[in-house]
Amino acid sequence: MSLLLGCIADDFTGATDLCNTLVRRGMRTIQLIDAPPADLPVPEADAITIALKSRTCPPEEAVRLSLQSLEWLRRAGARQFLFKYCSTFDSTAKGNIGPVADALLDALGSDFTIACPAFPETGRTIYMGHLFVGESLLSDTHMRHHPLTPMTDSNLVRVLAQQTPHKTGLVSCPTVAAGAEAVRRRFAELRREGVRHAVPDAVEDAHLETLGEACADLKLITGGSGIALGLPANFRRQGLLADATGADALAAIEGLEAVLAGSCSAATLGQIEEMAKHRPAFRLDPARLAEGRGAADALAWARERLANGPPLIYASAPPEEVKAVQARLGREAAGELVERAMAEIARGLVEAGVRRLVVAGGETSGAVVQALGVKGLRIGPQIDPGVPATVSIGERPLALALKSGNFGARDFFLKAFEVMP
Ligand SMILES: Nc1ncnc2c1ncn2[C@@H]1O[C@H](COP(=O)(O)OP(=O)(O)O)[C@@H](O)[C@H]1O
Ligand SMILES: O=C(O)[C@@H](O)C(=O)COP(=O)(O)O
Repeated sequence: MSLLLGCIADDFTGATDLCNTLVRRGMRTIQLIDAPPADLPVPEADAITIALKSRTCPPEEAVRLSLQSLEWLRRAGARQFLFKYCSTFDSTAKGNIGPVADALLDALGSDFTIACPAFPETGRTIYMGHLFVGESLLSDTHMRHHPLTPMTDSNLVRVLAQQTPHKTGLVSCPTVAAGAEAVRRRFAELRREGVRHAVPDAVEDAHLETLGEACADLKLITGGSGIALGLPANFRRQGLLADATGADALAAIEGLEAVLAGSCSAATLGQIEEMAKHRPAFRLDPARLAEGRGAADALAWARERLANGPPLIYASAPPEEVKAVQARLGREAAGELVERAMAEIARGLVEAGVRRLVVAGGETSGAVVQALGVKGLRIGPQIDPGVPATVSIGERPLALALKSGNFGARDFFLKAFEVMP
């Protein structure tokens, strides 16, 4: 069967998260890194996600990359398109969610879409347009202090309105709970009012299934991985998708193991603390990196330990330390410095025989995967909600677990190696 769903994700771990949802719902899914060259042989799939690193770049660049990806997916035959961003709606003051969604709508000749980052399995719910993480409003969580995309407003209708010249509106919880037909009626009402981006409430998976059904005829859907829950059923209803089993099968990969963490999110800080109790851990100091040292030290340290099991190299630091570094170096510059170091270390680790690698952090994973020349990933079984095991496509395959900073249980890093093929 031919390609059904074409997805564009604004970061690498976000892309694997989305692919994880689709695979668990029986869609054979491939993740590609950046819009690939026309001649890249791509295995047959029901869904393809193109992973960009476009969450925090200038909006014009995010729009350019997203349109290029859309073009590739259209040529590959996709019938419907999904723009995936973070379940915590990570964006900068300039975008990039609004500008990219607008550009994709224009390119598809459409005038309406939804913006739904809800992912109840990981505690992200939307009520009356406000995004919650667990029991707290988004703006009361650690996301307030994110190194690149601090989120200080939980009202998504308002946040999105600042990123688009078009009208934004709400599909509230009672409407969603009333079912797909009620949602479609609300969509029609919003459209008549000139609304282009509707933020639907969703506090449980059943709401996402309803929304998926209501969006069957939308050319473009935008949101977190949760919004994909209801989409495979639409294709099945149309007789386009088989009840596939084994969508998550992966070939085994042998080799040395290592963990790299560049995320400063609360979940990752806990996972670092846990792994450091059991395995050697090396902390990268951004001040040393700024002096041109640090990455080589980390590599030399790791080479001596790899034979005895996975070591951990991390740059992650609590909010007050990150703030101090950013004050000295600048926010973007500090992030890039650490990402470049992680990329260099990842290359060195693979040269030293590492074939099984866990990476924590979306931007960090992007930098690492690009540095390793990975062109695409097959998606395997779930390690923890939102994070699947993957294997890179092409020569010299690597087993990779790309973890969103906020995801995973405390024991994620070592557990990942048990699930990776
Ligand atoms: N100690 C640190 N000081 C400043 N920035 C850091 C530090 N450690 C990591 N970073 C940067 O913080 C950013 C974290 O983003 P990311 O990797 O996407 O993690 P998450 O998935 O938690 O958002 C990266 O750009 C990373 O290079
Ligand atoms: O939707 C999510 O929460 C994740 O898929 C995601 O995009 C996380 O991004 P990072 O926290 O930057 O890894």
